[in-house]
Amino acid sequence: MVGSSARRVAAQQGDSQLVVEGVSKRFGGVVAVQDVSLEVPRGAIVSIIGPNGAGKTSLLNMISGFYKPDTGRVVLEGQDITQKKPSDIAVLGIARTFQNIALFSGLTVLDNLMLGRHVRMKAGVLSSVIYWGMAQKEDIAHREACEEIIDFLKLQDLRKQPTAALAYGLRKRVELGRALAVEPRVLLLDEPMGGMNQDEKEDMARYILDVNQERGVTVVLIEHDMGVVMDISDHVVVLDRGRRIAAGTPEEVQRDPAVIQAYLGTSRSERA
Ligand SMILES: Nc1ncnc2c1ncn2[C@@H]1O[C@H](COP(=O)(O)OP(=O)(O)OP(=O)(O)O)[C@@H](O)[C@H]1O
Repeated sequence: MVGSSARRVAAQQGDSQLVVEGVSKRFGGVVAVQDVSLEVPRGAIVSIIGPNGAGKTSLLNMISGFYKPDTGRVVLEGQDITQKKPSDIAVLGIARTFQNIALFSGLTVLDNLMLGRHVRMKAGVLSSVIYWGMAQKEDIAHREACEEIIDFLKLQDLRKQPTAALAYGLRKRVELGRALAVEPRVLLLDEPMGGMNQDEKEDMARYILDVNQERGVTVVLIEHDMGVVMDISDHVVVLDRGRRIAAGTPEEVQRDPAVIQAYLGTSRSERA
């Protein structure tokens, strides 16, 4: 399942689709992220790794607009999106999943995807009443788009099931589907394999590669499983205590003494 070197070279030669420039975020006395920069080439899979509390989720929250950085900026395809709302950023092409599954558990798989798509829907409640026919047509088109994603993720038999009834790994897959329903050009995944067993992890890694290769979506991924990170990433960025301590290919990062030290330090303090 190793990412092909041809794809890696193509990603490296491409332009930077997403640029994060010197972002910082402080919560009271805690500096969650300090002066972090990174560039995400179009078509790449970029992983953000680092020990617990390194600032990975805070960084993702700043890219997706959930946190406003204290310093720095976030640029998508040349457009400064730093101060934009999460829903506007979604419309501009960045979708995300959450570390803890954030589905509507009483709703079906299909309805969860339809809800994920609402940022793409033009017809509001009022216009739906006035232009009922138009809203109907739009609804059918959105439903078809969601059905296509359901087929892509092999969830056909579960489309009418409430998500609460699904196994954990399947709920994670539905969450991926809900993000895909936004039709993103950049997908942010916060620990998509967290809590999964090995088979579920392998399935999810395959879907992430398919999303990237078949649907042409750039992926930024937070993941703790080093095997997965090294297998599917074109580029890896390492954070420790809010700072970027290394960046490079998986091979480069694996050999980096600062990275080895950060992880050794963590396992020592966890043992203590
Ligand atoms: N909303 C918040 N309010 C206060 N402190 C926060 C908030 N969000 C994050 N932090 C703090 O910022 C630091 C970085 O947290 P963050 O969740 O970004 O790290 P992480 O690398 O994603 O960690 P993990 O791997 O454990 O998920 C931590 O000390 C955390 O407690």
